Amino acid sequence: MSRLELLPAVDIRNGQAVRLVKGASGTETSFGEPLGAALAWQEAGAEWLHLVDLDAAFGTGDNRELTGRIAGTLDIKVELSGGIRDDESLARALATGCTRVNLGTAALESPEWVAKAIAEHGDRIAVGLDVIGTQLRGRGWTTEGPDLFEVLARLDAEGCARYVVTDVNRDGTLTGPNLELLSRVCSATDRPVVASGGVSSLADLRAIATLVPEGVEGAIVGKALYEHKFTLAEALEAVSS
Ligand SMILES: O=C(O)c1ccccc1N[C@@H]1O[C@H](COP(=O)(O)O)[C@@H](O)[C@H]1O
Repeated sequence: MSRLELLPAVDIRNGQAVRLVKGASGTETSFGEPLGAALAWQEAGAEWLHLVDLDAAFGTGDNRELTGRIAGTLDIKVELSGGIRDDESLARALATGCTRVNLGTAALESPEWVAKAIAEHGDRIAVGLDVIGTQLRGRGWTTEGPDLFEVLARLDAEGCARYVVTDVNRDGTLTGPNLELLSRVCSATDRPVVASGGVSSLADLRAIATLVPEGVEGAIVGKALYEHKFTLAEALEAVSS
């Protein structure tokens, strides 16, 4: 059986590595300089980095120069998110050398463009399904989209390779992952799912790992690492068997 992949997160706002609560603008806690944070996760043994340009996601500017520098500097795999919504932003994101990009808002607002991106770039494209209940959210999680399962069926038919599923109400809250949601998504698709939101403990990671046979491939870990609930080494060990 495959082991659960772990993706430490570096989310950038105004040039700083931050964590938000439920994705709400204004709830930022700063954790310093993003390249240093990313390199620290790499040195601690991370195989992946989940890298988010929050300003681009919120439409309050961008940190593209910085995300490009981080993706270009790291040796590990990078999943790049935030504000990738058109040909120019997609080309620029892919050119950073990141392993894959994660499209959010575009999957709600520009379905034809996303279908074209999937057709052209295959598994370098993941779609972020960011939800409250089962309703998708876009534009920094401030706008409402359609039902998750409706969009999932469409994206599956278009050949989407992978989904990153975030329970917005758990994100940055350290209240545990939404295992029921993850299970429901895995039942609705045969594509791999990356879990996001709520991880607070090694027990949470072990619980997500029980869903690997159902299709959960990885878990994004943010606040729990930054607030030293456990170390990355402990997390990697917890999901190693
Ligand atoms: O990760 C967050 O905390 C977050 C908070 C608020 C909005 C977005 C957030 N994250 C990532 O942004 C992309 C969506 O960006 P876009 O809609 O494509 O511009 C999403 O995949 C999340 O990973």
